[in-house]
Amino acid sequence: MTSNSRVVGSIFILAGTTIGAGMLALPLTSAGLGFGTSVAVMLGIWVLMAYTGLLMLELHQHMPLTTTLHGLAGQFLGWKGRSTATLAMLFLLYALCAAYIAGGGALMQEHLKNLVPGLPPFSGVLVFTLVIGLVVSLGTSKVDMINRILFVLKLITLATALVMLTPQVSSGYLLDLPLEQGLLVAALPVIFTSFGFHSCIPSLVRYVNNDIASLRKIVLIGSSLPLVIYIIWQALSFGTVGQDGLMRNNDLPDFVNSIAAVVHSDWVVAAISLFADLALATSFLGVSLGLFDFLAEKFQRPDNKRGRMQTGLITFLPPLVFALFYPQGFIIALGYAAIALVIIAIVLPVLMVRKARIDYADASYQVAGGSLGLYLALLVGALVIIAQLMVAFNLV
Ligand SMILES: N[C@@H](Cc1ccccc1)C(=O)O
Repeated sequence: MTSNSRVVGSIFILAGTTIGAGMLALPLTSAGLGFGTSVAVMLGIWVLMAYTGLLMLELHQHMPLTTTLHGLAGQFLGWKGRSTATLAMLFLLYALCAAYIAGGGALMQEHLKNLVPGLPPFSGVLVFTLVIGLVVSLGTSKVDMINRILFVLKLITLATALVMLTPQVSSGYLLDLPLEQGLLVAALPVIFTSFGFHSCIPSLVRYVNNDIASLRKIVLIGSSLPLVIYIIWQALSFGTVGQDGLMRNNDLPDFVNSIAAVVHSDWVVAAISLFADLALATSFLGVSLGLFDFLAEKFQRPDNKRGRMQTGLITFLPPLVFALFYPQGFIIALGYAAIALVIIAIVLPVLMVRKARIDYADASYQVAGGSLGLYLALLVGALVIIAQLMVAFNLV
């Protein structure tokens, strides 16, 4: 039996991985959908992501404890699967880092502007990347320590913001209907990314000793927490700023400012702006640490000062260059992350499970839904990719 505290800890790790920059992007991208439709889409995506999370558990039951995603793909799908998993993971991590730097840089710029007027527009992006880059290059134990403190602060500011915003909600705003159907296409990839957590499953499998009953609980509860928080968050954003107000926001600082314009309370604004900073910082720390270790291993950079500096450069330079060229690239990069996430969280697990159900026909755990479930998941994955390509080629 696995100890209860590890299960609880794992639920928070999973929820913490999920709740990040994607949440901040939700009110921005789904504004045109209206509250009701956006919640319906979120429910559907949550079911899909919890289902594929369970599929990954089904796969891990056949494998040794320390198996990674590439290990799984190599075992069930051969070298092609293995390299697809590696490439998709690399793309996902770089895209997420690019989003965090663009979003975090924009917020940092707002803070810096108030302190030192007249700074060049790229200062925020540079300062934000430098601070996080330095922490990550110091090593995992430092990141773990700082991340824990920031994570607790993130929860406190989120709770504060939620409680203080509630009285400001006008329920009429929540009944707004979608402005145009095409807006669903634009919102789908970002909503999808915001429910992603699958990269943390292999570590959790190891942490609770591959105990399937605990792992099912972790995936189901850990993914429901973000769902509940996202629904409250959407209700508060739509309810205070309104659909029209949200539609006018182009980036994160706009969003924070538009809440500030409605609520007239310095405390609420401070809590929300601090929450946004922390959500970006904790996501960025977690994801860039993953990318850092991944690259250090791939390029076999040694764990000394020189080696870590080289790894730091290949980790942070590409997303930094992206953010400098696309200062408003927060939403764009989250959309591209969706393409890689479809591969990691849907396509690979479905293909592997199809193989595993033949190879291990008498397995003790099999996710409900049969082949129909697998095909439906693939179908939605295809829709997410098509939606993102339409966004990329300006077809919506
Ligand atoms: N859901 C995370 C992004 C993410 C996707 C996939 C894996 C890990 C993290 C966010 O909103 O920021």
